[in-house]
Amino acid sequence: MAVVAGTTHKRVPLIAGNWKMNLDHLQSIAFVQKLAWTLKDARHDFGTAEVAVFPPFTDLRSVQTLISADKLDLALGAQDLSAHDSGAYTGEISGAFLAALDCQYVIIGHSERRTLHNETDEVVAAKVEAALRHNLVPVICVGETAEDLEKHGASAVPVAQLRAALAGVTGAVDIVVAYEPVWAIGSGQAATPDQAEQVAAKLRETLVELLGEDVAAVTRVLYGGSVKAANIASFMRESNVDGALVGGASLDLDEFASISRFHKHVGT
Ligand SMILES: O=C(CO)COP(=O)(O)O
Repeated sequence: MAVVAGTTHKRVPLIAGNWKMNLDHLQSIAFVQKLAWTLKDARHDFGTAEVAVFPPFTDLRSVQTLISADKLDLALGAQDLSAHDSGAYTGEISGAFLAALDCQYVIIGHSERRTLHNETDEVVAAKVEAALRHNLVPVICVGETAEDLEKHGASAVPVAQLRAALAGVTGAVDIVVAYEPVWAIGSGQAATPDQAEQVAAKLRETLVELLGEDVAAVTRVLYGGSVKAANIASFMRESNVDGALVGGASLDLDEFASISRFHKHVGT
C-alpha cells in the first residue's frame, strides 16, 4: 500500500467521479479517452491515487470496452444496483450484469436515491449484500441533512446509516464508505476539512466495532460534497479522509484530472 507523500495515508486514495445522470454513451467515450490521455500526459501514478468513473448504466459497456481495449488505468463503477440477482424486476440492473462488465465498484445509498427514490436503510443494506455477492465493492454513501446537523450534530446520522447498511455484513469485506453531507452536495458549500475528518474518524471507529480493526484499517473513507481542485488537498491532509466522491467537478475534464492529482497540492 502506498504512503502518499505529505499525508499520513496508508490506504491508496480513491478519487471517484459520480457522473449522475450526465453524458450519454457517445459523450462518455470522448470524455474517458481525454481523461486517460490527460492523466497519462501528467504521468499520473495510480499508486498515489486510484481514479474511478461512475457513468450512467447505458454508458458502462462503451466505457468498459475502451478501458479494456486501450488498457486504461481507470476503474469503473455503477451508480446503483438491484437488491435482487435476476428475475421479474422490470427496470432493475443486477450486480451480476455489472460484474460481467468489469465494474469494480457500485455506489449504494446515495442521498439522491434515498430522497428521490425513497431508499430506506433496509434497501441500502440489501443492496450492499447484493454487491458483495457479486464481488463488487460497494461505495456506501452516508450523510446528514442540514436539519440533522442542527438537531443531532454531524456524525449521528452518518454513523447510524453505516450501521444499518452493514447489518447483514461480517468478516473481511472490501468496501468503501463515502461521507457526503447532504447540505454540501451541489451547493458549492463544502464541509470544512476538520468537519469531514471528525465524521470520517467516527465512521472508522464504527467500522472497527462492526468489522474489526483489520478491515477498518484498510477501508477507504471518502469525503463528498462540493469537492473541487481548489479544496481537495485540504481534505487529503486529514488522516481519515482517503479520497473523494466528486459530482459536478467530475464532469469537467481538467478539474477532475487536477483533483485526481491532488498530491501535487498537498503540502503546498
Ligand atoms: O453527490 C456527490 C457525489 O456523489 C457530490 O456532488 P457535488 O460534487 O456536485 O457536490
